[in-house]
Amino acid sequence: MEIAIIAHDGKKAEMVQFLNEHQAVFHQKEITLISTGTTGKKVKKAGFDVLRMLSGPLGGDAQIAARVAEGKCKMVIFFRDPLEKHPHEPDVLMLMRLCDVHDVPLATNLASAELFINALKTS
Ligand SMILES: O=C(CO)COP(=O)(O)O
Repeated sequence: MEIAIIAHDGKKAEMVQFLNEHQAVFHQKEITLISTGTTGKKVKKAGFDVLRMLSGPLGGDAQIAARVAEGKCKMVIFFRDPLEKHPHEPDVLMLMRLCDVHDVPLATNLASAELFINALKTS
């Protein structure tokens, strides 16, 4: 199962902590992680295999959106920072819209990410 992990800059530390707390789930071999560029660097540094796309502002969210549309990416965990402005907000909106179009689970904060992971543990 391909899962996208994305974090805005203000949320990257929270994202790494989340990954570390759920290592057992994310190290399962049936789970493939994909990330936007800078998030992916942090994911890798934390010890996880990850397929890195471009950085978010350069099109990484759009690349992940395309994988959602193609049916490759089956879950998106996006630690969004609602208190910052992002030049690529249209790409972010496209990603979220395509998750809704294709009925792909999308978590946009830590509480919902935790619920998703708990659901993965029981499935
Ligand atoms: O901007 C992002 C998501 O919209 C994240 O991009 P980076 O992982 O490259 O920082």
